[in-house]
Amino acid sequence: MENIGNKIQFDIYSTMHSPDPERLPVILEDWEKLAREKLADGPYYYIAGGAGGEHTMRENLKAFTDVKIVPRMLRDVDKRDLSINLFGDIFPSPVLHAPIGVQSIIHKDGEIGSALACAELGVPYIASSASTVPMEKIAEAMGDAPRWFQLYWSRDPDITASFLKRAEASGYSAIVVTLDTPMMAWREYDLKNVYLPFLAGEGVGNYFTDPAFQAKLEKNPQEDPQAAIMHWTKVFGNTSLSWKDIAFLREHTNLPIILKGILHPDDAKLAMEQGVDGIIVSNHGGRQVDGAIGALDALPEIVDVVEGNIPVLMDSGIRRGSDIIKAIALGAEGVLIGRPLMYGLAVAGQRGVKEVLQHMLADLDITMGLAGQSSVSRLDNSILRKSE
Ligand SMILES: Cc1cc2nc3c(=O)[nH]c(=O)nc-3n(C[C@H](O)[C@H](O)[C@H](O)COP(=O)(O)O)c2cc1C
Ligand SMILES: CCCCCCC(=O)C(=O)O
Repeated sequence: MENIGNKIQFDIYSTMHSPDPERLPVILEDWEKLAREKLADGPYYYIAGGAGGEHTMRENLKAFTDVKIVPRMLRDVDKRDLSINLFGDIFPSPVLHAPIGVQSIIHKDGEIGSALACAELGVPYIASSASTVPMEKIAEAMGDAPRWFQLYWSRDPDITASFLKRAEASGYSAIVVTLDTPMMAWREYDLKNVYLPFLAGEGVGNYFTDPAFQAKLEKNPQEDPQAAIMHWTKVFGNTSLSWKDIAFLREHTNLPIILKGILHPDDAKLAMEQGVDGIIVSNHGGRQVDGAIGALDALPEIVDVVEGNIPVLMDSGIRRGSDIIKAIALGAEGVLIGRPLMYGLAVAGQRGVKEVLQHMLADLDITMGLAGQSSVSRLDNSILRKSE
């Protein structure tokens, strides 16, 4: 992905004399505005909304604004390298597609559209347990393109074991275990709109096709979808888990295990004690604990306790290339992009996701060069200042 920024910038300017009538937005906020125009209240607020009073959602963005980049000059940035190495795989950039469930509520392309956009760019796609399309179908569409599977750890251990087995069998190369959502948070917009897509049979594709899930039903989900949905509400999450249970995951998969939703340095230590392979610093985009610390604010202390022993990734609030630089310079090895890609999907399906990703990578490449940095893997906090 050498100098992707200059190429994309040139492609855009070169349309000066032949404007594209199908032109999509460049300004990130315009994607969200267009998504708002296209979507009904239920699906729009499901994506855009957060928990409680959305304090943490705002805090995520503020945390990035409070950190400033101090550019360096005359450092030969002619060739820039955005690539990273994670768990032995080289990826073209430090960007991954965050796990996002129920994408069918915003565009018919849904998860397959997002996964294909990622495949076109070599961006790893993290398929959610709460996808409408089952993991095998996403894998089939992606061919050899990089993909990880995100596990929602079910109350039924047979389902959890089955998901891990299916993910491994269909070519996912890592398991992201999301710890911050053992149950749905207090999401005021969804409650106001009386909108929970799972109850309408969206986002349950992995469960309805799962042999362990089906085994506990009297009729198969096609015959009696309501009974299957009711069963899903009982088994989806597991509020009784504790750190010792990580051993269960290790027994059921040989893939790298990455814990998502870590915000406290003591939890990062516990994760390492349990022998996990990586962690993702995240507050789920402010969708779970309102009042939680901004994810970028949590990152440095976690990086300190991890001491480079396992990779630390982060998400929650990444909106532009400069945000990626800040997260990496503070010690993240990669970042996950969430809502911006969903606005792209809502507006223009697969093409929208691809375009949002391309613009973000172009912005990253150009901003890095202008800041005097030629390699993502050599970014460090010497180029940052925190404003009080
Ligand atoms: C509509 C929506 C659905 C999500 N679904 C999942 C999911 O299924 N699994 C998961 O681990 N995280 C899920 N997340 C959280 C994202 O993976 C990520 O942590 C979050 O979007 C980051 O915040 P940001 O989008 O504001 O940057 C979801 C987020 C959104 C917006
Ligand atoms: C019952 C909770 C399901 C949540 C699955 C999707 C998700 O993670 C989200 O943030 O929304």
